[in-house]
Amino acid sequence: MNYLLGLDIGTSATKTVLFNEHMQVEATASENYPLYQPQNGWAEQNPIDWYNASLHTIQAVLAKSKVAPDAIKGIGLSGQMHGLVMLDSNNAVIRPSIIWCDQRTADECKEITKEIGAKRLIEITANPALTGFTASKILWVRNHEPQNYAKCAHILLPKDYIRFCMTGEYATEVSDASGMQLLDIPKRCWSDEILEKLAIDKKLLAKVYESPDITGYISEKFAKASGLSTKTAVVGGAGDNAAAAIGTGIVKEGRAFTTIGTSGVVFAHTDKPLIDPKGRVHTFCCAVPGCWHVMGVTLAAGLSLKWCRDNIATDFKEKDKDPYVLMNEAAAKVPCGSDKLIYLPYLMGERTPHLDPECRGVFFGLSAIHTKANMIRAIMEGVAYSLSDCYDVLKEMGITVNEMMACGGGGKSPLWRQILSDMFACKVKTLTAEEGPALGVAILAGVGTGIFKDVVSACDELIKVGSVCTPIQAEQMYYKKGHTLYKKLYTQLKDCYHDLANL
Ligand SMILES: Nc1ncnc2c1ncn2[C@@H]1O[C@H](COP(=O)(O)OP(=O)(O)O)[C@@H](O)[C@H]1O
Ligand SMILES: O=C(CO)[C@@H](O)[C@H](O)COP(=O)(O)O
Repeated sequence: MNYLLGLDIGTSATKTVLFNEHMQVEATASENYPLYQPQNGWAEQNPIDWYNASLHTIQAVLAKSKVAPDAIKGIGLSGQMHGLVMLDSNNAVIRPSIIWCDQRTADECKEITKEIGAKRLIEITANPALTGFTASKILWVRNHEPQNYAKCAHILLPKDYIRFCMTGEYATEVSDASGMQLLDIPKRCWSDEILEKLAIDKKLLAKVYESPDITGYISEKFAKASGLSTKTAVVGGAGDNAAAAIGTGIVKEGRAFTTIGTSGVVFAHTDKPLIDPKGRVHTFCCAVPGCWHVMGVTLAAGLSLKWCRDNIATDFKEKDKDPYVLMNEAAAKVPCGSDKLIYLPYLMGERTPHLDPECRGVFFGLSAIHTKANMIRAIMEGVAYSLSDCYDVLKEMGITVNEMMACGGGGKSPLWRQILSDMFACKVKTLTAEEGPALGVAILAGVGTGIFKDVVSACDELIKVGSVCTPIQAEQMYYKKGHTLYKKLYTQLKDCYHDLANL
């Protein structure tokens, strides 16, 4: 029997899953790590934490499964997108990674737009300059930490840093490279024009592959540390959302999924690089060679519930029970609409649809009758309203679907899935497998190593639907009205957010 390994280097944890060639799970392991917020709106992580979590979880799945390392034919890497990892000429990490939800680079975004021109930037990178993307983070380090920039010999994305540690290769692939804002999205290669205009040396960047391509093999050094075999190939893999698309079978036009991880995403597959002229959603290369995707991103989706768990619902504790399960139980007892409490999930500013690094979270309508349970349900509803904003932009672009797959940590919640189904007014489905991105990149590893013929046929054969939520009409009507008020709140508060940022 052949085996395939998928690693997902997420924001909250690294999740590693060993599959057999029928994509049945043999063993899983995960390890959490911290998110550092040195200032309001800043977000950093330590790449060494990602490395340690990757190493430990690989060791754990090998020990649990007792699978012979040589039988693992391929490894796929998935990871949080956009994070900047800088290495010096000795391959040492220069500074903590500035990650996807960091908002410090508004000035650098203006600089990028000025150098390249707003229209040309969208023509090449399919997106306007955004604080979340890697290019503005590179410029921020150059502008604010010239001593660190001078030392920089290699620029890598989070999962590609782990690839470097595993194989010694400086490599990336089109889906994750799309989020750097240095890639020519229609042509699927680095843009010399952008690099020249921003004065970024191409030598700093990794080689770009398609997602199923083999990028290298496990090095002697990493084989010794992890117990893996040097015969095991590592394929390109994908950014976490493109990986989740493969893992949920979103590989053809007309299919879409939503995920609630630390961020929240609504993602639709496209055969062409379809662009929102207002830049509210991202157009990136997807992990199916020759195809693209469009996605809207809400920055603090699962992060909002985690913030609530750590700061408000601190007493939701019971022996051997996950606090999130207790929070779900409490929220399920609160009626639809949370007794007129509305939450805006802008803890880290917002991308879709506002592209506003200054906005922040709000509980609106707080009353003396409200309890922590109301606040938990309002958070779930607020995140779902924000995901509905993402879906509305896709609809404006002509993308409609009859059903949506759900995944990510928040997708495990039947209540959250029902709320999404009521707001999207379509069926929301889960899969029998919960592994989303890890499954997606393990499938890519199967394609790259010749176990599967191609990505689309492998997904058609391997992805199986689990449970289905159908919209409840009364709740659908309520949320339609609620969404109008939710949208009005941002419009009314926009100037106040700016005043708050400048206080
Ligand atoms: N049972 C649950 N119910 C609702 N939300 C959950 C549950 N378990 C986890 N979550 C949410 O999922 C998030 C983590 O999702 P995950 O996909 O693992 O994130 P990441 O890929 O960013 O590491 C947590 O922040 C939490 O908000
Ligand atoms: O910034 C984006 C996509 O553009 C995020 O989706 C990150 O890729 C982080 O993902 P999670 O850790 O929430 O899965």
